[in-house]
Amino acid sequence: MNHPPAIKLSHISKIYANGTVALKDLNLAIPEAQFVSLVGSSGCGKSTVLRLIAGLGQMSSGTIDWGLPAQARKLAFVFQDAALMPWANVKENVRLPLKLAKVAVKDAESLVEKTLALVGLEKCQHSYPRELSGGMKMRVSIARALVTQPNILLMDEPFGALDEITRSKLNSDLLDLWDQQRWTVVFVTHNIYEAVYLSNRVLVMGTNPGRVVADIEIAAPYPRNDSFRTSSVYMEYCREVSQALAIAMDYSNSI
Ligand SMILES: Nc1ncnc2c1ncn2[C@@H]1O[C@H](COP(=O)(O)OP(=O)(O)OP(=O)(O)O)[C@@H](O)[C@H]1O
Repeated sequence: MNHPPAIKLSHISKIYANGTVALKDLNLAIPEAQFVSLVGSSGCGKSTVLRLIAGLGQMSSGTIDWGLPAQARKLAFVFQDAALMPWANVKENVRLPLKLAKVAVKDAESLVEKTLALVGLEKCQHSYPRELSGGMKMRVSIARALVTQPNILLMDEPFGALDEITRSKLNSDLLDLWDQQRWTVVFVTHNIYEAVYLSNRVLVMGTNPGRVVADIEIAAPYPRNDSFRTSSVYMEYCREVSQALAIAMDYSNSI
Protein backbone atom coordinates (compact mmCIF):
# COMPACT_ATOMS: atom_id res chain seq x y z
CA MET A 1 0.00 0.00 0.00
CA ASN A 2 1.26 3.46 -0.89
CA HIS A 3 1.22 5.82 2.12
CA PRO A 4 1.04 9.57 1.52
CA PRO A 5 4.31 11.32 2.38
CA ALA A 6 4.65 12.45 6.01
CA ILE A 7 5.56 15.91 4.72
CA LYS A 8 5.04 17.24 1.22
CA LEU A 9 6.26 20.67 0.22
CA SER A 10 4.91 21.87 -3.12
CA HIS A 11 6.12 24.92 -5.01
CA ILE A 12 7.34 26.65 -1.86
CA SER A 13 8.76 30.12 -2.15
CA LYS A 14 9.92 32.33 0.66
CA ILE A 15 10.76 35.97 0.22
CA TYR A 16 11.82 37.74 3.41
CA ALA A 17 10.64 41.27 4.19
CA ASN A 18 13.96 42.72 3.00
CA GLY A 19 13.43 41.17 -0.44
CA THR A 20 15.76 38.16 -0.04
CA VAL A 21 14.43 35.27 -2.09
CA ALA A 22 15.40 32.45 0.27
CA LEU A 23 13.46 29.69 -1.53
CA LYS A 24 11.94 29.48 -4.98
CA ASP A 25 9.63 26.72 -6.21
CA LEU A 26 10.97 24.14 -3.78
CA ASN A 27 9.37 20.70 -4.04
CA LEU A 28 10.02 17.93 -1.59
CA ALA A 29 8.19 14.82 -0.41
CA ILE A 30 9.38 12.96 2.67
CA PRO A 31 7.89 9.53 3.37
CA GLU A 32 6.99 8.56 6.92
CA ALA A 33 9.91 7.30 9.04
CA GLN A 34 12.51 8.48 6.55
CA PHE A 35 15.73 10.13 7.75
CA VAL A 36 16.45 12.97 5.34
CA SER A 37 19.35 15.40 5.49
CA LEU A 38 19.53 18.79 3.83
CA VAL A 39 23.01 19.92 2.89
CA GLY A 40 24.07 23.04 1.03
CA SER A 41 26.26 26.07 1.28
CA SER A 42 25.60 28.75 3.84
CA GLY A 43 22.53 30.81 3.03
CA CYS A 44 20.91 28.32 0.63
CA GLY A 45 17.77 28.19 2.76
CA LYS A 46 18.13 24.98 4.80
CA SER A 47 16.98 26.57 8.05
CA THR A 48 14.20 28.39 6.23
CA VAL A 49 12.86 25.01 5.02
CA LEU A 50 12.92 23.63 8.57
CA ARG A 51 11.29 26.72 10.02
CA LEU A 52 8.49 26.62 7.45
CA ILE A 53 7.85 22.92 8.19
CA ALA A 54 7.77 23.80 11.90
CA GLY A 55 5.28 26.59 11.24
CA LEU A 56 7.78 29.21 12.43
CA GLY A 57 7.16 31.74 9.70
CA GLN A 58 4.94 32.04 6.68
CA MET A 59 5.55 30.87 3.15
CA SER A 60 5.25 33.47 0.40
CA SER A 61 3.63 30.83 -1.80
CA GLY A 62 3.19 27.08 -2.03
CA THR A 63 1.63 24.45 0.19
CA ILE A 64 2.63 21.93 2.84
CA ASP A 65 0.60 18.71 3.00
CA TRP A 66 0.85 16.23 5.85
CA GLY A 67 0.44 12.47 6.08
CA LEU A 68 -1.09 12.81 9.54
CA PRO A 69 -4.02 14.99 10.54
CA ALA A 70 -3.17 17.99 12.75
CA GLN A 71 -4.25 16.30 15.99
CA ALA A 72 -1.96 13.29 15.41
CA ARG A 73 1.01 15.32 14.21
CA LYS A 74 3.70 15.97 16.78
CA LEU A 75 6.71 17.97 15.73
CA ALA A 76 9.80 18.61 17.80
CA PHE A 77 12.69 20.94 16.94
CA VAL A 78 16.35 20.63 17.99
CA PHE A 79 18.61 23.63 17.39
CA GLN A 80 22.40 23.90 17.26
CA ASP A 81 22.32 25.87 20.47
CA ALA A 82 21.04 23.58 23.23
CA ALA A 83 19.43 26.66 24.88
CA LEU A 84 18.96 25.01 28.28
CA MET A 85 17.50 26.87 31.24
CA PRO A 86 20.59 27.62 33.37
CA TRP A 87 18.69 27.67 36.66
CA ALA A 88 17.12 24.25 36.09
CA ASN A 89 18.81 20.87 36.37
CA VAL A 90 18.80 18.27 33.58
CA LYS A 91 15.60 16.61 34.72
CA GLU A 92 13.77 19.92 35.08
CA ASN A 93 14.98 21.03 31.65
CA VAL A 94 13.64 17.85 30.08
CA ARG A 95 10.35 18.19 31.96
CA LEU A 96 9.79 21.77 30.81
CA PRO A 97 7.84 21.10 27.56
CA LEU A 98 5.49 18.79 29.44
CA LYS A 99 4.95 21.45 32.08
CA LEU A 100 4.17 23.99 29.36
CA ALA A 101 1.76 21.50 27.77
CA LYS A 102 0.16 20.99 31.21
CA VAL A 103 0.73 17.21 31.17
CA ALA A 104 -0.36 15.65 34.48
CA VAL A 105 2.56 15.44 36.94
CA LYS A 106 2.47 11.64 37.21
CA ASP A 107 2.44 11.10 33.45
CA ALA A 108 5.18 13.71 33.03
CA GLU A 109 7.37 12.00 35.60
CA SER A 110 7.25 8.65 33.84
CA LEU A 111 7.82 10.23 30.41
CA VAL A 112 10.82 12.19 31.71
CA GLU A 113 12.36 9.12 33.33
CA LYS A 114 11.85 7.03 30.25
CA THR A 115 13.42 9.71 28.05
CA LEU A 116 16.40 10.30 30.35
CA ALA A 117 17.11 6.57 30.20
CA LEU A 118 16.68 6.52 26.43
CA VAL A 119 19.37 9.14 25.83
CA GLY A 120 21.70 7.99 28.63
CA LEU A 121 21.19 10.89 31.02
CA GLU A 122 19.97 9.16 34.19
CA LYS A 123 23.27 9.64 35.98
CA CYS A 124 23.41 13.38 35.47
CA GLN A 125 19.74 14.20 35.88
CA HIS A 126 20.50 16.40 38.90
CA SER A 127 23.35 18.29 37.22
CA TYR A 128 22.99 21.87 36.04
CA PRO A 129 23.81 22.96 32.45
CA ARG A 130 27.02 24.73 33.57
CA GLU A 131 28.33 21.36 34.80
CA LEU A 132 27.82 19.62 31.43
CA SER A 133 30.03 19.24 28.35
CA GLY A 134 28.74 20.45 24.96
CA GLY A 135 27.85 16.88 24.01
CA MET A 136 25.88 16.29 27.20
CA LYS A 137 24.04 19.58 26.76
CA MET A 138 23.03 18.43 23.29
CA ARG A 139 21.78 15.14 24.74
CA VAL A 140 19.59 17.14 27.11
CA SER A 141 18.33 19.21 24.20
CA ILE A 142 17.46 16.03 22.27
CA ALA A 143 15.79 14.56 25.37
CA ARG A 144 13.73 17.73 25.72
CA ALA A 145 12.51 17.22 22.15
CA LEU A 146 11.88 13.47 22.54
CA VAL A 147 9.97 13.76 25.80
CA THR A 148 7.06 15.18 23.83
CA GLN A 149 6.93 11.87 21.89
CA PRO A 150 7.20 13.46 18.44
CA ASN A 151 6.56 11.65 15.19
CA ILE A 152 8.44 14.31 13.22
CA LEU A 153 11.84 15.50 14.38
CA LEU A 154 13.37 18.64 12.88
CA MET A 155 17.07 19.11 13.63
CA ASP A 156 18.99 22.24 12.64
CA GLU A 157 22.73 21.51 12.77
CA PRO A 158 22.37 19.94 16.21
CA PHE A 159 25.97 18.72 16.33
CA GLY A 160 27.60 21.58 14.42
CA ALA A 161 29.40 23.00 17.44
CA LEU A 162 30.77 19.69 18.73
CA ASP A 163 34.19 18.11 18.28
CA GLU A 164 34.45 15.22 15.80
CA ILE A 165 34.57 12.42 18.36
CA THR A 166 31.55 13.68 20.29
CA ARG A 167 29.69 14.30 17.04
CA SER A 168 30.43 10.80 15.87
CA LYS A 169 29.22 9.27 19.16
CA LEU A 170 26.02 11.35 19.10
CA ASN A 171 25.45 10.39 15.45
CA SER A 172 25.60 6.71 16.40
CA ASP A 173 23.33 7.19 19.41
CA LEU A 174 20.83 9.22 17.40
CA LEU A 175 20.74 6.50 14.77
CA ASP A 176 20.15 3.81 17.41
CA LEU A 177 17.23 5.84 18.76
CA TRP A 178 15.83 6.40 15.30
CA ASP A 179 16.09 2.68 14.60
CA GLN A 180 13.88 2.04 17.65
CA GLN A 181 11.44 4.91 17.21
CA ARG A 182 11.38 5.65 13.50
CA TRP A 183 10.37 9.28 13.64
CA THR A 184 10.40 11.12 10.32
CA VAL A 185 13.57 13.22 10.56
CA VAL A 186 14.62 16.31 8.65
CA PHE A 187 18.22 17.01 9.58
CA VAL A 188 20.19 20.08 8.49
CA THR A 189 23.96 19.83 8.41
CA HIS A 190 27.03 21.22 6.66
CA ASN A 191 28.80 17.95 7.20
CA ILE A 192 28.62 15.55 4.25
CA TYR A 193 30.01 12.62 6.26
CA GLU A 194 27.39 13.04 8.96
CA ALA A 195 24.60 13.36 6.37
CA VAL A 196 25.62 10.17 4.56
CA TYR A 197 26.12 8.21 7.78
CA LEU A 198 22.70 9.06 9.13
CA SER A 199 20.36 9.36 6.21
CA ASN A 200 18.14 7.35 3.92
CA ARG A 201 18.38 10.29 1.59
CA VAL A 202 20.55 13.39 1.22
CA LEU A 203 19.07 16.43 -0.46
CA VAL A 204 21.58 18.90 -1.83
CA MET A 205 20.37 22.47 -2.02
CA GLY A 206 21.60 25.23 -4.32
CA THR A 207 21.65 28.92 -3.49
CA ASN A 208 20.14 32.02 -5.10
CA PRO A 209 17.40 30.99 -5.01
CA GLY A 210 17.30 28.06 -2.58
CA ARG A 211 16.00 24.85 -4.10
CA VAL A 212 16.76 21.13 -4.17
CA VAL A 213 19.31 20.34 -6.89
CA ALA A 214 20.15 16.70 -6.09
CA ASP A 215 18.30 13.94 -4.29
CA ILE A 216 20.68 11.12 -3.40
CA GLU A 217 19.44 7.88 -1.89
CA ILE A 218 21.85 6.31 0.58
CA ALA A 219 20.85 2.72 0.00
CA ALA A 220 23.06 1.17 2.71
CA PRO A 221 21.10 -0.93 5.22
CA TYR A 222 20.59 -0.07 8.90
CA PRO A 223 21.78 -0.55 11.55
CA ARG A 224 24.89 1.30 10.47
CA ASN A 225 28.02 1.31 12.56
CA ASP A 226 31.74 2.01 12.40
CA SER A 227 32.27 -0.61 9.74
CA PHE A 228 29.90 1.35 7.47
CA ARG A 229 31.86 4.54 8.26
CA THR A 230 35.07 2.95 7.03
CA SER A 231 33.57 1.15 4.01
CA SER A 232 34.22 1.99 0.37
CA VAL A 233 30.43 2.23 -0.16
CA TYR A 234 30.28 5.02 2.42
CA MET A 235 33.19 6.88 0.84
CA GLU A 236 31.56 6.54 -2.57
CA TYR A 237 28.33 8.12 -1.28
CA CYS A 238 30.31 10.94 0.37
CA ARG A 239 32.04 11.58 -2.95
CA GLU A 240 28.71 11.63 -4.77
CA VAL A 241 27.20 14.16 -2.34
CA SER A 242 30.38 16.24 -2.40
CA GLN A 243 30.30 16.38 -6.21
CA ALA A 244 26.62 17.37 -6.24
CA LEU A 245 27.43 20.11 -3.74
CA ALA A 246 30.32 21.39 -5.85
CA ILE A 247 28.10 21.48 -8.95
CA ALA A 248 25.39 23.32 -6.98
CA MET A 249 27.92 25.90 -5.77
CA ASP A 250 29.44 26.42 -9.26
CA TYR A 251 25.99 26.90 -10.70
CA SER A 252 24.99 29.33 -7.94
CA ASN A 253 28.18 31.33 -8.45
CA SER A 254 27.58 31.57 -12.17
CA ILE A 255 24.13 33.22 -11.96
N1 LIG B 1 14.69 36.81 8.97
C1 LIG B 1 15.34 37.00 7.82
N2 LIG B 1 15.24 38.16 7.15
C2 LIG B 1 15.88 38.36 5.97
N3 LIG B 1 16.63 37.43 5.37
C3 LIG B 1 16.77 36.25 5.98
C4 LIG B 1 16.14 35.97 7.24
N4 LIG B 1 16.45 34.70 7.61
C5 LIG B 1 17.25 34.21 6.64
N5 LIG B 1 17.44 35.14 5.66
C6 LIG B 1 18.20 34.98 4.43
O1 LIG B 1 17.61 33.92 3.70
C7 LIG B 1 18.62 33.12 3.07
C8 LIG B 1 18.49 31.69 3.59
O2 LIG B 1 18.80 31.67 4.98
P1 LIG B 1 18.85 30.34 5.84
O3 LIG B 1 19.21 30.70 7.23
O4 LIG B 1 17.59 29.58 5.62
O5 LIG B 1 20.03 29.55 5.12
P2 LIG B 1 20.89 28.30 5.64
O6 LIG B 1 21.13 27.46 4.42
O7 LIG B 1 20.22 27.65 6.78
O8 LIG B 1 22.22 29.02 6.10
P3 LIG B 1 23.32 28.53 7.17
O9 LIG B 1 23.86 27.24 6.64
O10 LIG B 1 24.34 29.62 7.13
O11 LIG B 1 22.62 28.40 8.48
C9 LIG B 1 19.94 33.79 3.41
O12 LIG B 1 20.28 34.65 2.36
C10 LIG B 1 19.65 34.57 4.66
O13 LIG B 1 20.49 35.70 4.78
